[in-house]
Order: sequence, then structure tokens, then C-alpha cells
Amino acid sequence: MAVPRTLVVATKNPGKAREFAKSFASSGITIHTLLDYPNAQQVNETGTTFEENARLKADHFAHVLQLPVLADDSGLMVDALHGQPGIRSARFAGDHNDAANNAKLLVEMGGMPEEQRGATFHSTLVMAWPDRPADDLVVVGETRGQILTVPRGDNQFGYDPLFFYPPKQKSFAEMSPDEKNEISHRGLALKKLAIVWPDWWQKEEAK
Ligand SMILES: O=c1nc[nH]c2c1ncn2[C@H]1C[C@H](O)[C@@H](COP(=O)(O)OP(=O)(O)OP(=O)(O)O)O1
Ligand SMILES: [Mg+2]
Repeated sequence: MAVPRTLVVATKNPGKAREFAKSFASSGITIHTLLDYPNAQQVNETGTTFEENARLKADHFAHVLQLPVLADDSGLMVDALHGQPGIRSARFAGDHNDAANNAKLLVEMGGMPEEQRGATFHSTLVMAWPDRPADDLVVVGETRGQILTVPRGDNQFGYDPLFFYPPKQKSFAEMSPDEKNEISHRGLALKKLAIVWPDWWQKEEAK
């Protein structure tokens, strides 16, 4: 069936948007982001879990735009901080500012020995069809690493310069986009999504 196929990635974070675009590059789907819909009504991330927030974003924008939507809610859970900043990762230092968030993380981890610097990056992805929240597709991905004592690398975004991935002996910010996607929380979630979304999409389209 020849139908217009547009998927809106419900993010205003350009770093995330780049990682999504790659994953759908050969899918025949046109990817838009919220930057293409500057007048769309926003939604507050009031959930208490990654899944709740990802569902909030996906369901809201699918309804408002009347298009299929993919949303991500993600964050860094640091062992020594009892899982913080977690779902508050974007607002850890107050407003949404990567440099301030990273600076605060370094302060909170000050003096912590290497064996206590473990952390998990988490991503929950939700794909939503307009006005069918019960049909939401949900996948998650997680990657373990270590919080560095000094930032390394300047690729990517967010906490990447402080997140060290031992198997590659590199921070996420020292990796190329492809290298990061291969093992990152979002990359792993996108791999799971790639297996299930085409069938889901066909079913939703036919309803
Ligand atoms: O791969 C990553 N590399 C570095 N940092 C990351 C990553 N993945 C999530 N993070 C950080 C960024 C932000 O501080 C928070 C996500 O917050 P989150 O609300 O999901 O995203 P956001 O507000 O940046 O964009 P939006 O809600 O428009 O999708 O965790
Ligand atoms: Mg956000």
C-alpha cells in the first residue's frame, strides 16, 4: 500500500535526533523531529519512570500531530548516587544545561574511588499511533559504564564525556556516532525496535 510514511521523533534534543535518524535511514520512512513543528503544544515530563515519561511524550505528540511518533526518555543512573540523576538527568543542575549537569555530577562524585563509580545509561523508547495509547510499542536498552573523574572527548552530547565504556576503553564522547550506536543504551533499544516496528506499523495502518 502506497501511503505517506512519516514518523515524528518527539525530541528537541539534536543529539538524540541524530542517533534516531541513522536507525531509520534505510527504512523508507521520512523522519521529522519536533523542530519541524515549532508550534506544537508542549508536554511536561511529569511521570515517575522513564516509561511513563516516554509514553507521555509519544502519546501527546501523536495526538497533537496526528502522525506516528517515537519518543525516548533516557538518563544516567549512578550507583553511588542511588540511581540519581535518573529520570531527572536533564534537570540535574536546575535547567537543561549539559555543562552544568556534568559539572554537578563531577562534584557529587568527588573523591569516589574507581570501584564505586559504576553507572547505567538507560533509554526507554515508545512508538505511538495517534489516539491508540493501548497499542504503544515499548522497548528499553541499558549500558553499563564508569563515571570518569575528568571529561574525555567532545563528540555527541549530554553526559557522554563523563561516561566511560570499559570494553572499548573510551568515553561515549570519544566514539564516532556509529561506534556509540553499536553499544549505547539508545542504540540497543533501537535494535530491539527495528525488529518489531515494521509489523506493528502495518497492523496500525490497516486498522
Ligand atoms: O546517549 C546519551 N548521552 C549523553 N547523555 C544522555 C544520553 N541519553 C540521555 N542522556 C542525558 C541527556 C539528558 O540530560 C537526559 C535525558 O533527558 P530526556 O528528558 O530523556 O531528554 P531531553 O530532555 O534531552 O530531550 P527530549 O525530552 O526532548 O527528548 O539524559
Ligand atoms: Mg526531556
